[in-house]
Amino acid sequence: MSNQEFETHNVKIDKLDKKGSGMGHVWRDTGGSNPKKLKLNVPQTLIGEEAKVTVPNPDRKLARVLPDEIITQHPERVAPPCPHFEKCGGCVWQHWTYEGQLAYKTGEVKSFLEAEGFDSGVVADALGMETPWEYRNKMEFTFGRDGALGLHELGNFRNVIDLDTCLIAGDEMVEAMLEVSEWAREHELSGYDKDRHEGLLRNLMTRQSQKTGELMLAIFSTGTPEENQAAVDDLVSRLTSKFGNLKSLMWMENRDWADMAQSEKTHVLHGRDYINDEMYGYKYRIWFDTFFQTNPLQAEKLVDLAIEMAEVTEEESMIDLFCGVGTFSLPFAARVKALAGIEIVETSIESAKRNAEDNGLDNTYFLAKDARRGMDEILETWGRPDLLMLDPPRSGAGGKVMRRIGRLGTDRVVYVSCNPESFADDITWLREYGYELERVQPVDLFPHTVHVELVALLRKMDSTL
Ligand SMILES: C[S@@+](CC[C@H](N)C(=O)[O-])C[C@H]1O[C@@H](n2cnc3c(N)ncnc32)[C@H](O)[C@@H]1O
Repeated sequence: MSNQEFETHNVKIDKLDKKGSGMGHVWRDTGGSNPKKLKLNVPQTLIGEEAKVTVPNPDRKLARVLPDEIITQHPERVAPPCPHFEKCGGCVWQHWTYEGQLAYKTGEVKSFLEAEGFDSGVVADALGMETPWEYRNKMEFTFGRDGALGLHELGNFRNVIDLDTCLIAGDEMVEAMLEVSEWAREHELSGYDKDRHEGLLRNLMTRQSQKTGELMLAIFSTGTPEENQAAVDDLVSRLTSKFGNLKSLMWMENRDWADMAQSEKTHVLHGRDYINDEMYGYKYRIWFDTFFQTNPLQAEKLVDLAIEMAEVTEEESMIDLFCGVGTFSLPFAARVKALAGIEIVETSIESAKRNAEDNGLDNTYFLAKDARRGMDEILETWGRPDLLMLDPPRSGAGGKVMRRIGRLGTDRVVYVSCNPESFADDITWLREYGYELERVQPVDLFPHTVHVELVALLRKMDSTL
């Protein structure tokens, strides 16, 4: 069974880890008096399955290996439709029925709440997509040192998978990616090598509005367009002739060591530096670095639910905490007397102000401040608002912000979350201020991945007595 460097085991998967990989363990007979426990992390498996795995250097506590074979299959296992599934780190659950994924996500939300002592009976089944494909309006592809263009390999961030399709990205964005890939190859342009900080092309960002069709392509490079003029001219000509929706084509200079799609100097090669998008009937301008919901169809469901749970009236005032560019602020502003949006990133606040103006809303007040300081300022100038909604980053709002919300004491708090664990932790702080969790609706914005979003309503019970 074993040799010096490799061992083959059959492992039973008993749970999934935070990244969606199967977890199990085996007891290894190493010839001593006690067998040794080896934990196994096996991507692309499901709970209850038995998988055959080959483990290199097995004398350790934990190993991560892909299965050689699935011996006992889960009834919800399906053939993954994407040809890149086995290697690509993009979608980890394509081998699982969509219904199975949704039920698991609902269960995750319930168990995080139960762990904090909440009644999980208030959690509804996760709302999925009718067609859980081609849902993303933004993709960031990476150029590999070998000239590949695609996404990072599962478990090996240094390798880039040369994609010829991507089933969760919009069709035209994939076509554009393939065209750019061909262009780079034809001109023999080098891909960036992170370790040596060498090579020309780093990333390709694609953004496309599902409402207006407007397409943005941004190439991040260590060089200038002038240094590569012939190739750049060819790029503009082939992309503009092929993609009538292309409204923004940019060349971004990025020589930073940090592995991020950022720009030191932006060159607009065609069109403008932003695209027009729409969500929930409101217009938005999107720059390359604007945070905007990446699954707009499902994000509209989040907005719908938040509005439904909030039950606001035209006489009420509210705070939209962590408001970003105003995805929730704009639809809410049209339904209340006044809305204050608080957000730490100044450029997002500038966008939020412009978005409100572009949509003819004049009852908004946007503040570029840290959440807690922003709430203090609003309280001083406005007094207590009637409603507070928050949509914090994955890490959650944290105890200090949640206690400030508790002291603010609005009748209702609507919490939009992209992480059920930090959500459950955050809302425990509201208990001592008399809030009860009334409703939780999970929504699937990222099919075939582990992520789940939710909208929840908390009501202050002692104020309604
Ligand atoms: C999940 S996003 C939500 C954005 C917005 N609600 C939307 O749907 O477009 C979280 C936002 O919180 C902002 N943020 C992060 N930390 C913050 C803080 N300490 N105070 C205020 N805003 C913060 C981020 O910049 C980001 O825009």
